[in-house]
Amino acid sequence: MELSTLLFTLISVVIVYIIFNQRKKSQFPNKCISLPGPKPLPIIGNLHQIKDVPMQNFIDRFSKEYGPIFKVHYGAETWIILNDYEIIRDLLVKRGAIYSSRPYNEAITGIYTSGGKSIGFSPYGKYWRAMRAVAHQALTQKVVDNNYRNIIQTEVKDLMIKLFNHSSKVFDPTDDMRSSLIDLLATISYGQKSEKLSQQIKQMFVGFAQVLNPGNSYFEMFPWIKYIPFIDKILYSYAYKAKYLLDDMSKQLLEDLRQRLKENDGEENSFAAHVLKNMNISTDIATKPYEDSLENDDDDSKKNFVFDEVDFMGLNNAFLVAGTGTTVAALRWIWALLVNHPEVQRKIQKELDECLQGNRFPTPEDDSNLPYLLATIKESFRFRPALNLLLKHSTTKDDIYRGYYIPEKSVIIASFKSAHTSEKLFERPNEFYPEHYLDENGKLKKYDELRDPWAFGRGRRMCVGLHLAERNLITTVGYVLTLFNIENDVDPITQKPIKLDLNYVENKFPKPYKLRFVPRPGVTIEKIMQMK
Ligand code: HEM
Repeated sequence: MELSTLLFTLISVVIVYIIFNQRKKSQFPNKCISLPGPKPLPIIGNLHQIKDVPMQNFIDRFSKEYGPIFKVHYGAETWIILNDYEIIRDLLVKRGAIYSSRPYNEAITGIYTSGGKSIGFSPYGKYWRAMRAVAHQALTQKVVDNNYRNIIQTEVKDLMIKLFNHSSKVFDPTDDMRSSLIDLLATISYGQKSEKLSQQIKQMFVGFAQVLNPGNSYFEMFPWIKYIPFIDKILYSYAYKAKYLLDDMSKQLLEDLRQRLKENDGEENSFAAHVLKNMNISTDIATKPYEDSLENDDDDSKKNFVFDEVDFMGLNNAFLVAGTGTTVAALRWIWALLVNHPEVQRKIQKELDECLQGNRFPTPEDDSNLPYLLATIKESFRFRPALNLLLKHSTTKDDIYRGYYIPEKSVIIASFKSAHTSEKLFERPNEFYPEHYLDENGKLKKYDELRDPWAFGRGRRMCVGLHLAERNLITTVGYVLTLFNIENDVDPITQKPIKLDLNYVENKFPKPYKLRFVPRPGVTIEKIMQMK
């Protein structure tokens, strides 16, 4: 391309950008003020200040200057940042009807989820409500504690055997935990597990992580590039590859499931089997839900909602994708906190021993006798959440909040760090202190919208797998501390424990991450096998 043509193109782009921006400003409603935020540069916005920086870092930095609600420009996309728990509650909970959608993203919505056919990434509307209702039915506390109890107990017990087989040596248990969770969630959602499936699922996670990475959001950062022919195939080849992988795996799983149900007369407790038996699954793939495919929102329409195969497998996959990394991350922090706090381990073990007498594992019915264990899990989420951020939300119509104009389709990024570190809400915000969640009689405090961990979100898009996640965590921590003491590596010279570095960097874990699971007195492999 000649220099003059290049210059002409660049100047035209800048002019169009300026006109477009002017038009947006002139659409501002009366008496509203624009959200504060760092001044954007033409075309790149604030990318030079925020790209490749951990989100919470730039949120903290800009919050000092612009306050707890401000905007930044991720290229052409405007992000509204909420860095205060009362603001998050006001918008995501009290104005949930406006703030519960998901932004359109080419990689996630357009390609990976075939136009938003996914519970986690569909826009707020009738399609999402129908998907959410099906997921909710499968994940209530009651269903988790009744239908999935055996699966959870079997998988967690298998994990105990793996931990025992490390013979008290130091190691990083992350891989064992991840494999165990994949088996658990695959059994719950698809009704099967295998080494091959586990490998496929791990590959699927790698693809999904790339799809989620905001750094790959080319069309959102620079919308005009989408007009370049075939550019999507080049820029988004990773998203297409991830989707093919997912489609292949899903088709095979669905075929296997249909075959099994034929062979065993429909006897199967998995979520997929339940849906397949009770709902109409169409082989015709419906059009994009991003435009909202359900005509009406009344009870009859909901009952007659036809799931197609893509919706169905998307829901199963969502359980795995949403449930594995998050639960592994939570467990990694729980072990790190417990290994550095043996006094907390001893208190939990005392409670477990009194309740179980050392000859069985805890069940959901024991919860009321294990308040310290439950409080410790909550406190881990508060003190060291893997992330301080929710998934991106977006608005379904214009809104005015505290005089600020928030247009329709704004991308909302909510960080709940201010809740977890609040001196107003917590006696010792900077300490790991499970007592934060116990009352004066040592009982678990009642749910409190502000003080309870925010890691599962709030409002209508709150994590639908919350009860399953909590049950997995309570069961895993309960089983581990019934059988093992978690110990640090020992310095060969001083013979002193090498404490893990608990300094908090978002989405990172203590490094090196090495622990030992030392069987408690009397614990043998035979005993583990026999225990129920
Ligand atoms: C410790 C474990 C977990 C954590 C910390 C966690 C956290 C979250 C968060 C923060 C969100 C987004 C909330 C928002 O956007 O406002 C979410 C959404 C979701 N989670 Fe979880 N989650 C966990 C486990 C699970 C499990 C086990 C499942 C399913 C089996 C699951 C299924 C989902 C789904 C389907 C959504 C999307 C909900 C929607 O958009 O309507 N999660 N989760």
